[in-house]
Amino acid sequence: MDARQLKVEAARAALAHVSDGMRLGIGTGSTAEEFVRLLAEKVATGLTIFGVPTSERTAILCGELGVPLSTLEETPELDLTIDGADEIDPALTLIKGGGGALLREKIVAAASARMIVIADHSKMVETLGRFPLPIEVNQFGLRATEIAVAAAAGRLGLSGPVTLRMTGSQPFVTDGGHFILDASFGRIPDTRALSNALHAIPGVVEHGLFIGLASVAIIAGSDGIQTVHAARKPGSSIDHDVA
Ligand SMILES: O=C(CO)[C@H](O)[C@H](O)COP(=O)(O)O
Repeated sequence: MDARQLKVEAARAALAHVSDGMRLGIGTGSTAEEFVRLLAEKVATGLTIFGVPTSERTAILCGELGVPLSTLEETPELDLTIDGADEIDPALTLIKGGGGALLREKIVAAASARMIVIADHSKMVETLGRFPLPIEVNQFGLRATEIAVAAAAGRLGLSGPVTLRMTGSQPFVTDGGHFILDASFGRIPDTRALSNALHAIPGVVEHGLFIGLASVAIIAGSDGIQTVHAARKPGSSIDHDVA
């Protein structure tokens, strides 16, 4: 199975969790787009849901494929969000934001009763940080924020390049009008400490560590689908089922 087929299989397994009448958060990225395509097929045959997209890119695709949309203003409480991730650890802490949508993705996930993350097996890691951590920052004071991010990481024993994400010769601008810093700190043993340290910096709008948001990960590999459930309480075990 090639990489695209694995994404399709993860998306198909997630679709089984969608039922009539649901208010859905709909993620961003190539895996989430496979989910939108399958969801659109179900809508065409009578499934009645509506979705809140996590990016303009996802909103456009949903519009093209006929997936009914709402906004978080109209529908501030959602039943389920289905989204991809850049990295997933065994506790279902995620790195997200490779597609630049982390702020809306986090707001939508936090407004949802449940979040299911879908991915191919290459996204699973023991410790997050192989993928550079996206940090969404205000355009004002960019250099000062870069310095503060590096200093905050340094206090936690983390270091590495912090680079401004570019699109060609221009900085990448998020749907919210912000910039993204990609921080290559290497492995992040204490995600909570880094999250707190980044949130304490005024120029940081949000970061791509998703802690305690995903309840289930559906991981596609050549040997099938693995469903990983987050531990319900800190310290309790994490279940791994292979279907
Ligand atoms: O966080 C994201 C976008 O901001 C995506 O979910 C993440 O980048 C994964 O994308 P893909 O499914 O294309 O690998």
